[in-house]
Amino acid sequence: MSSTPLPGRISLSRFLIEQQREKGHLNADLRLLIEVVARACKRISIAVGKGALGGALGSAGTQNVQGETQKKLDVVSNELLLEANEWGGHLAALASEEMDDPHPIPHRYPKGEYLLVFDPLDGSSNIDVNISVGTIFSVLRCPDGIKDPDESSFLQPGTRQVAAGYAVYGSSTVLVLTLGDGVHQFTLDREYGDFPLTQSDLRIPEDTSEFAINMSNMRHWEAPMRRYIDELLAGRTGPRGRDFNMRWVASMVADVHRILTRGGIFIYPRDLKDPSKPGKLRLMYEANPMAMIVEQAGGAATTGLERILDVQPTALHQRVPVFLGSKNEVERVTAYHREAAA
Ligand SMILES: O=P(O)(O)OC[C@H]1O[C@](O)(COP(=O)(O)O)[C@@H](O)[C@@H]1O
Ligand SMILES: [Mg+2]
Ligand SMILES: [Mg+2]
Repeated sequence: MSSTPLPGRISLSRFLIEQQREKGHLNADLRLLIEVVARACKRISIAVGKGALGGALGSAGTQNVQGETQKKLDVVSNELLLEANEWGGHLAALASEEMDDPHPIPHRYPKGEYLLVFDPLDGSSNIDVNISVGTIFSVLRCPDGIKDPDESSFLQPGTRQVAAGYAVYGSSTVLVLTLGDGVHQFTLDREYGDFPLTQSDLRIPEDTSEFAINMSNMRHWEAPMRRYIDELLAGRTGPRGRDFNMRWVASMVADVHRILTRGGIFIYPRDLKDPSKPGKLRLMYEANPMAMIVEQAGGAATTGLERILDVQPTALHQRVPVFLGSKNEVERVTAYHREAAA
């Protein structure tokens, strides 16, 4: 891992105040927003950590707008983020994977200038089997003059994000954050209940020998995707001349965190299983925040054809193909797709 272990203990609050004071990267409202999201993640970490003791495992018996069965913890996490963020005065509206439409700030509370969009619990298929899950969030500015934001207010390209982050609820709980000036990692100290800074300026190595993809979809892949993976699987006997290893947690947060930590490429391509779907992962609250973090750490993130952060969103829950991680691998697989599309 290439980053800077830091002497002494700098809490998330102090880190944000210093970013505000010394670098002017954020104002008081954005600082409050991030602290409130971190506090909600701490509460989600506790709920997830209770496992069967908390009575929140299993299905909620309801479906979200994507037609997916919601897990109880999907709903609990969504509620925790809503409750924490509604009354602080830093937001104009919120949107979530688990809610069809944007959630307006109730009239009894003051409104702020930011929009928060999030995946309250990522990796839902892993909740009941005690594998790492997480929360992903993205922060945008509310367009000027908009008093009652609706879906169109959120449809801004990822380049407009002012902050992005994720929490992983694994053996430890970590929060990874970017304000557009590098990527920083905080680890939840369960004794003190705060998030001290544990790594700053995380960098993703440009080359890697590790890839992450759900191989069971292989027969549905398009030709450039097959070509790229066939070459990796051929290893030193093939055109790449070296061996590659595979990992797939099936929690995007955990797979991406591994890449932030030691490099790699994460892929969820478009496939022909359902040609009407341009991919599985959602642009606004999975691909965009992760793309901002990965790029800020020196990696790359594309749809196979274009930079994810340049995609003009057309719907709150739209899906995109995702290729992200170590720069040279992302550029290679993107070149294969562009060649095939030419
Ligand atoms: O089940 P598959 O096809 O491997 O897909 C796994 C992917 O789906 C996701 O679980 C989708 O996210 P949600 O759990 O938030 O719906 C990603 O975290 C993960 O990368
Ligand atoms: Mg998700
Ligand atoms: Mg989710």
